[in-house]
Amino acid sequence: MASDTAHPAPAEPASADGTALQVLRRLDSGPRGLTDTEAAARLAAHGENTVPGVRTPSWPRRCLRGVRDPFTAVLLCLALVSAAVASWGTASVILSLVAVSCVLRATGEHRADRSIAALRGLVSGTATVLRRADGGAERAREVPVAELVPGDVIRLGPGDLVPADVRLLRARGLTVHQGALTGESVPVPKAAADVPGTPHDGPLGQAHLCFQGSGVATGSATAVVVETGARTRFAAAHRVARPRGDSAFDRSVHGISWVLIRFMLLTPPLVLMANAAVRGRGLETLPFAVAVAVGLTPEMLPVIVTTCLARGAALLARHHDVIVKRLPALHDLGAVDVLCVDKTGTLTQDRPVVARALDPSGRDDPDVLHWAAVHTWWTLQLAELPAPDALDEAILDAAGAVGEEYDGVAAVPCGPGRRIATAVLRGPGLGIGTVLVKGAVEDVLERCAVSPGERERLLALAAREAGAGSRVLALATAERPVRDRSYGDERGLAFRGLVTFHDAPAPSAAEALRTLTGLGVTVHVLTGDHPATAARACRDLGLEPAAVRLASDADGAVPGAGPTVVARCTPEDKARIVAGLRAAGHTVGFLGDGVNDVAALRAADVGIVPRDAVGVAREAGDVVLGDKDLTAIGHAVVAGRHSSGNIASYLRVTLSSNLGNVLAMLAAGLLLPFLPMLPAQVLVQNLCFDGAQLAFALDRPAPAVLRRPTGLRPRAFLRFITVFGALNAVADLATFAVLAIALHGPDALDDESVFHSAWFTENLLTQALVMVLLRTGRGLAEKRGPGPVGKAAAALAVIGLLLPPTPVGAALHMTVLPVPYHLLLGAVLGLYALALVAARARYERRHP
Ligand SMILES: Nc1ncnc2c1ncn2[C@@H]1O[C@H](COP(=O)(O)OP(=O)(O)OP(=O)(O)O)[C@@H](O)[C@H]1O
Ligand SMILES: [Mg+2]
Repeated sequence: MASDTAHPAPAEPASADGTALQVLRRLDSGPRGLTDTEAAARLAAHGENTVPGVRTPSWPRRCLRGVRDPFTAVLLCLALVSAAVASWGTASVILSLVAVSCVLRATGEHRADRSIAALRGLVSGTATVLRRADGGAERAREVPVAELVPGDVIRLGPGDLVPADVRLLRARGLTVHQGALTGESVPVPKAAADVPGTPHDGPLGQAHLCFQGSGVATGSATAVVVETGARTRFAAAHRVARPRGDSAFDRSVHGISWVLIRFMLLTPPLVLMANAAVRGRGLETLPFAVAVAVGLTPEMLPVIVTTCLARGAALLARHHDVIVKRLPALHDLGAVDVLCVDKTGTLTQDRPVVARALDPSGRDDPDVLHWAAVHTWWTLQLAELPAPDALDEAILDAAGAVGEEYDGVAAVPCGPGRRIATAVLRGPGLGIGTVLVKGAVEDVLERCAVSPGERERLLALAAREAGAGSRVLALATAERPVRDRSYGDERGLAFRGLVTFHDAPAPSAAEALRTLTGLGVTVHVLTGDHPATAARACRDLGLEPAAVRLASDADGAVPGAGPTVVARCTPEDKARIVAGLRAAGHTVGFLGDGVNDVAALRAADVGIVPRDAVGVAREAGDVVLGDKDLTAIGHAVVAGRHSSGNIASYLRVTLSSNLGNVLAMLAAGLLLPFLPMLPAQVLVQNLCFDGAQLAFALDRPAPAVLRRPTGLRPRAFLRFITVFGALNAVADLATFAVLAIALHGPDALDDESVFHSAWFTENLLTQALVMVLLRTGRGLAEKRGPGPVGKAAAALAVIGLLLPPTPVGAALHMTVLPVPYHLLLGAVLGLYALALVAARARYERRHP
């Protein structure tokens, strides 16, 4: 969606200047946030915190946008050429075609935009806000983002989308992705400093401000809302769409379009030359040459594409609670042959419970759990994370109340790419100060003073627990003077033990994996967890991994042919693996729900997120699943195949019969002393085709289409249309011969109106045949009621037979055809149908 509206940039948010205290005072708020009454009053005064959608473009603008479509542009050029040689008939025919396609397309897009906007609204999230009842104590609660008001005090944690423009009050290790506003791809550090340094690049560079539309990469913060709704920077910049590379869909459609456009541009000069060489004609054949080029255009392509995808998306939303945020993503879903998933929260429920706490020798040791809990409690207190992560929650649940007797000095939580969390404490019985480190076993051991032999033994102990399906965290400690501030990079720790967790598999995961495998999609698991834990989780779900690798291994980036587990992935590893798979020619989907999945979601052809994914992940995804029900992915893939199957049917039918007509026109142009078709007849014929082909948007492709990934592969396509286009041209030429025989002798072809009527009838009848016989994946063997395509084809045939003798036919300079012609035409069509079926069977044998 382009930015179609230019909102005046809001004045500098004056209320964000000054110290945190000054800002709070100016906003008439305090560190404890607002009361419910204040918030309600402000909501009424300021309005909802929603970015006003991109204003729906006006109709003329929409139609103008259609002109940017390459086919429309070429058609308009051809119209100009015709007008230049004063061939008004041809020019107006072309303009009518363009008008019809633009209006239909604009209608379709309008409808699609509206429903997509409504669907996007469904997935907007919540923010953690401090509010209190009048006289009561403040409480952090989840409030819909739309209900935020200036003065609200909010908490931000990793993965949160910044819900409004805010002034930081406190921040720890906070880095923020501002890419949606600035386009920069690395997170920038933010801090709550009261004396902000000189901004190096305008207000966006100010460290104490965060802006709506950015996402928290690491760290945490408390902040006061300064601006909401239309007054935010984000609304001003209006960069709703993020730039992204060509999707699989764009690549195929562009590939096919450009080959056709090259043909279209080559055709007129070729026709002119052929006519000059064979018939000695000059520029007077130009209008005809242009008409031939026009005949090649699939002018309904944008209409069919939009309608197929929008319909598919609407059905998915209605029946399976799946929301497609970007229409072409539905096509890409149909083409997905590799799906990468993260483990935690996707294949498993991410509701871990502590199973055991072990000392280094492997014996149960409640002390380990106690210290893990003390560490966790103080990390949460000091880092002010809005919510503990699932592992931390499990530890606190298992250990009960702990920690108050000590004094927390500092904490560095874990984050994307950082698999340990550190807390520094002092207090009764703790000596000069204690550093506690908890995290992934390898990462903790790296920082421990242990002999290589002992390290191997401890790794094996952890691997044994992981192999039984548990998630494993290690704990290590050290005594340090609290003034020693090297917390982020601890060394020489003492290893204290392991805490293991059970995380039950997600209920629908096994079935979803089975369905996907059945649909020909290979599933790889890319996880930050231990390889043994991940491998076991896969097996428990009935997915036997063909390989288990570490992301740091040399070949970690290349999952094999079968399902592969790549463990200990950083967020960058996940994205790199996805990009590698795409480069190897796969169409890749990525399913994940965490901050560590965002880069991969962006790198994939289709990013899929569950609805309860963190804000930044939901923003990065193209497809949002309803509940935790993973089987919806299978339905979404099938819906994608359904839509692209119909688009493929349209393209096959249209392009092959267009090509056939063009070849026949060329031949007829050389054989006949008059134009093989009048401009008005070209128009009526094309309109009939266009109308009938809309039926493809409503079609239900054969089950065979839904069983395999459906890409629109330009090369296979062009081969197909060459073969069937040639066949179509042969049928046309046979019709010319039949016409000559039916009317006794070659002179018969001198009667213009007879030729025009005969060819019109034949064209519509062959088109009807082709529609029925060349639909994607539909063999003759399958007998079902006449779907929409069958009915449209029948209507086309009836028009073809009945139009010439009517007054409309007369107005188009057509005439009644003799009975022998119809009989012979019947024979030609019968043969053509047989040839089509045979050629199709042959083609399918060769290109299974
Ligand atoms: N609260 C925590 N405290 C300490 N270490 C943690 C904590 N949370 C996670 N870790 C460590 O960091 C590792 C990586 O976590 P990350 O979030 O990248 O992936 P994950 O949740 O294990 O798996 P997935 O990538 O499948 O979601 C975890 O496996 C764990 O060892
Ligand atoms: Mg996860």
